[in-house]
Amino acid sequence: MLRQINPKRIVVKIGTSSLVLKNRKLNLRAIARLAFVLTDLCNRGIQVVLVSSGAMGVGIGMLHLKDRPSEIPQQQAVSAIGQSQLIGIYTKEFAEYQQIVAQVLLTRDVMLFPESKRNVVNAFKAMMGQHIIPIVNENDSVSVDELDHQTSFSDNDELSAIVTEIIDADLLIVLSDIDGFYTGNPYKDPDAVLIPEVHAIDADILAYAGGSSTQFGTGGMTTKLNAARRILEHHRQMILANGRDPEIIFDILDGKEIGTLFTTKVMKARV
Ligand SMILES: Nc1ncnc2c1ncn2[C@@H]1O[C@H](COP(=O)(O)OP(=O)(O)O)[C@@H](O)[C@H]1O
Ligand SMILES: N[C@@H](CCC(=O)OP(=O)(O)O)C(=O)O
Repeated sequence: MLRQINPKRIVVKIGTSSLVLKNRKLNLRAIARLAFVLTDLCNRGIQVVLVSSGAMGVGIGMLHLKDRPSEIPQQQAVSAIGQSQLIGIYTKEFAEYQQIVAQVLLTRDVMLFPESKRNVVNAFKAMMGQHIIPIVNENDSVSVDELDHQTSFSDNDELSAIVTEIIDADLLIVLSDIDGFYTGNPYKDPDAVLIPEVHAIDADILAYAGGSSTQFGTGGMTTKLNAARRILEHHRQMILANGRDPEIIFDILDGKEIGTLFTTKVMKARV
């Protein structure tokens, strides 16, 4: 059975676990494939926004650090270093296909002030209208929560759901290091089975979600479910799938039953 997925505008979120190898080097193959796939979608008239994590992971690799630094200013510095490296590689890979990309770094306070939010939305529209692919990340080097000023998103899963909402996209594709949402963390529970479709984020679903098993992933499934809840509240769709080979996006858009689909709609089969 094929899913009915016909989006005009999509957000693709890729996590650190799909961009940085276990040895802390860049997963260049994933970035190159992503550039190819997203450019092809753009060429076919689908508007695309990429939300990419990885600044911290790439920065850690570049500086040959063992781990994420514990001090906030150091984390901010590492992230700033990694982000510029990451966007440089994206720019080069997309240029292979004459695809222009643009860097958008956001903080939560921008979303809280209606005028700032309007300006961001206008910027996204201007870019997408010119077939430019915005590459979004949190502005890690400035977003630190203070007592009366909340500037950080909980993570990029939440950020990608917010971007989906404000640019009025139909579909959010979350690429991670796992095939979808399971009845438990498959790295810890060998009996966990994949759930192909979720219609509501209820207590049973929440109970299945665990944290990240990788060194640089931040939220694990809990933050992905928070993102899914936001997506369902606004009657949009989210698919969680494995980002090992970003060409999986073609299969997703062809309606193949891949990963976990979060939707309030009851899917009808396409013949
Ligand atoms: N119920 C579950 N289903 C699938 N994965 C789960 C589940 N609970 C916890 N996880 C963990 O969540 C991880 C993905 O989240 P994370 O490491 O934050 O990835 P990313 O960097 O892509 O955001 C998986 O690798 C897995 O270890
Ligand atoms: N802004 C951070 C992303 C944090 C985050 O949410 O990471 P992930 O769980 O890998 O999507 C970075 O670029 O390192």
